[in-house]
Amino acid sequence: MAEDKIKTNEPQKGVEGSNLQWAPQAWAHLELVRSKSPLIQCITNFVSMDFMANTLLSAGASPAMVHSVDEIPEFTPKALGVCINMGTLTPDWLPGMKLAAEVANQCKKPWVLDPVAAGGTSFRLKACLEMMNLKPSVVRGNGSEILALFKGSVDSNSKGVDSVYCSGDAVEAAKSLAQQSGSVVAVSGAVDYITDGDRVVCVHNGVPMLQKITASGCSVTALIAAFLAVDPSHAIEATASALAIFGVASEIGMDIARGPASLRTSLIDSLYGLDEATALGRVRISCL
Ligand SMILES: Nc1ncnc2c1ncn2[C@@H]1O[C@H](COP(=O)(O)OP(=O)(O)OP(=O)(O)O)[C@@H](O)[C@H]1O
Ligand SMILES: Cc1ncsc1CCO
Ligand SMILES: [Mg+2]
Repeated sequence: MAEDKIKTNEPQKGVEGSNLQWAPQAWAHLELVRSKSPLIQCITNFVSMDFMANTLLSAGASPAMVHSVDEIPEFTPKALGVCINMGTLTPDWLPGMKLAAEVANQCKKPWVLDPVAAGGTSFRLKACLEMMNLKPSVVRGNGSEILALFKGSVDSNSKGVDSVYCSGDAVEAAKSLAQQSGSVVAVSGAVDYITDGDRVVCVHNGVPMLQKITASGCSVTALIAAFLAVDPSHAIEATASALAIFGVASEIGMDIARGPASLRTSLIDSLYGLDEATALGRVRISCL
C-alpha cells in the first residue's frame, strides 16, 4: 500500500540523507493520488483554468472548477481538497472564495490558498489577508507574495503576478507567517521552501523556464491540494512531494521542449507517465 510508504519520522539533514526518506514519500503521494483520484475543487483565475485542470488530471486527480456561491454549499463537501486562487480577483468572486474556505473547514477538508500578486494592490492585499484569516492548510506563493502577506503592506516595486524577489529572500518571512497564521507556508522559486514555522524543507527540482509558462505556480498549488487531499495530516510532506513531483515532470519535459509552449505540453505528458525509478532518481528534497 502506498500509505505504508508515507513516513512521519523527523527528516534527516542534507540532501542525500533526506532523499532516502523524501523521494519514496513523494512517489507514494503520487501513487495515492493516482489510485484515489481525489475530487479537487478549484476556484481559480481565468488564465490558469486550463493548465491547472490538465495538471490535476495528468497527476490522476479529478478537477472541478466550481466558484458559484449557489453551488458551494452542496459541492464543496464532496471535494477532498479545495484550491483557492486570487489571480483575476473581482469583488463578486470573493464571497464564493470565503464560503468555500468556510465549508472546507467545517467538513475538515484541506484547502490551499494561492495569493496571486498579494502585494500588487490594496484591494488584493486586503482580500488575501481575509483569506489567510480563514486558515488555509497551506498557502503557496512566490517570494513577493509571501513577503507581502508577512508585511501586510502593498509593495511599491510589485510587478503584479511575477516575483521581484528570490524565494530565499522570503524564508524568514515564511517562517514568521506560518507561526502567526498556523498555516504551512510554501515559497516557490529556484528552490522551494516549505515551513510550518519550525521545520524548513527545501525542494530543489524544477527548471527556470517554468517562469515563462503562465500559471505554472497556480497549477502546482492545485497539485499541492491534490497531494494534501490524500494525506491531510502531513501538510509539509504532501506540499514538498507535490512541488518535487511537478519539478521532476518539468525537468523530464525540458529534455524534449523547444520553448515554453512545448514545455507546457511535455510537462503534462511527463507528469502523466512518471514512473517509480525516475521519481526516486530525480526527487531532490533536503532540510535546512
Ligand atoms: N529558477 C527556477 N528554477 C527551477 N524551478 C523554478 C524556478 N522558478 C520557479 N520554479 C518553479 O516553477 C513553479 C512556479 O513557481 P513560481 O515561483 O514561478 O510561481 P508563480 O510566480 O506563482 O507563477 P504563476 O503566477 O505564473 O503561476 C514552481 O514549481 C517552482 O518550483
Ligand atoms: C498572468 C496572470 N494574471 C492574473 S493571474 C495570472 C496567471 C499567473 O499567476
Ligand atoms: Mg502565482
